[in-house]
Parts: sequence; structure tokens; C-alpha cells
Amino acid sequence: MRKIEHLGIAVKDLKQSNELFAKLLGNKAYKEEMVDSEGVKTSFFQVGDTKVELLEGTGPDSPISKFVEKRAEGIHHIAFEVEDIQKEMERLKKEGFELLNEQPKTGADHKLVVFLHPRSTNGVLVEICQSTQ
Ligand SMILES: CC[C@@H](C(=O)O)C(=O)SCCNC(=O)CCNC(=O)[C@H](O)C(C)(C)COP(=O)(O)OP(=O)(O)OC[C@H]1O[C@@H](n2cnc3c(N)ncnc32)[C@H](O)[C@@H]1OP(=O)(O)O
Ligand SMILES: [Co+2]
Repeated sequence: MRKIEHLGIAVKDLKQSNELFAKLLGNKAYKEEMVDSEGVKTSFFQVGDTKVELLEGTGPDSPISKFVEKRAEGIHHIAFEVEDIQKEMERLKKEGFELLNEQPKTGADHKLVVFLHPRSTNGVLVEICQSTQ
């Protein structure tokens, strides 16, 4: 794995949180993007060599809405950048991690993504992602 690509933070209101994080980080989100397949609206902030991804659920079945409902707003996942996602999926499967999807999915910000179930990663939802750019 190359680096932490982003930290995903679940929020109730993306607009309000964009303002809050712009104040906190001293710069504005560089993009907003809907990912209908995941039921999320996202925004991205560059922080040095990595990013913060804010996520608001778009409906009650969204993983983000469920997370906020069951727990609270807060850190939702950690995303690691990989060079070859298929190769990394094979490696992680062999190591006994539980992959949540059989094939990479299209994520936000020009990425292919795969998630690992938090029960196989000490309670932390892990995303691995490969750039498509
Ligand atoms: C925008 C695209 C992409 C990107 O490009 O960056 C994204 O980041 S999308 C982010 C949103 N998408 C996802 O989160 C997809 C992967 N997640 C899932 O498949 C599910 O959320 C889940 C992790 C399998 C949980 O789903 P489910 O079992 O239906 O939910 P429950 O609410 O019943 O939770 C079961 C169990 O898991 C715990 N949980 C849920 N979410 C998390 C989390 N983010 N981190 C840690 N633990 C989590 C939840 O608390 C339950 O635990 P117990 O109560 O102890 O059973
Ligand atoms: Co993410």
C-alpha cells in the first residue's frame, strides 16, 4: 500500500460541514461529487499529500445514513491507495481479510474502490483504491 489516500468522515449536512472544514483546514473543498451507487454526496479537501472526504448519505439505506443513525457523525473509513487493486485484493483475501465486494467498484474522484469488512480489521472500515487517471 502506498499511502493513506483519504480519511472518510460521515456527516449529517454536507453544506454545513464544508464550511466547518474549510475553516478548520484553511482551504475550500476542491470538488463535490455524487456517487449514486453508494448513496452518498461527497466533498474532498486536499491536506498535504492526502485528503479528507466528507460524506453525507442520500437516503435511509445509505451506509453513511445508517452509520450516523446508529453511531454519530465522525470518522467512517480509512482509504489506502494501491497500485494494482486486483493484485492487492488477492493478497488480502489470502491473508484472511473479508472483502465486501468481489470486483472493484467505481468510487469518487477517479478511483476504483474495494471495502474490507470492519469485523476483519479491528473495527475499522478499510477502503483500498486505485487511481484511474
Ligand atoms: C464515494 C465512494 C467511496 C470513495 O470513493 O471514497 C466511498 O468512500 S463510499 C463510502 C460509503 N460506502 C461504504 O461504506 C461501503 C462499504 N460499507 C458497507 O458495505 C457497510 O456499511 C458495512 C460496513 C458492511 C456495514 O453494513 P451493514 O451490516 O448493513 O450495517 P450495520 O449498520 O448493520 O452494521 C453492521 C456492523 O458494522 C458496524 N459498522 C458499520 N459501519 C461501520 C464503519 N464505517 N466502521 C466500523 N464499523 C462499522 C456497525 O456498527 C455494526 O456493528 P455491530 O453493531 O457491532 O454489529
Ligand atoms: Co472513501
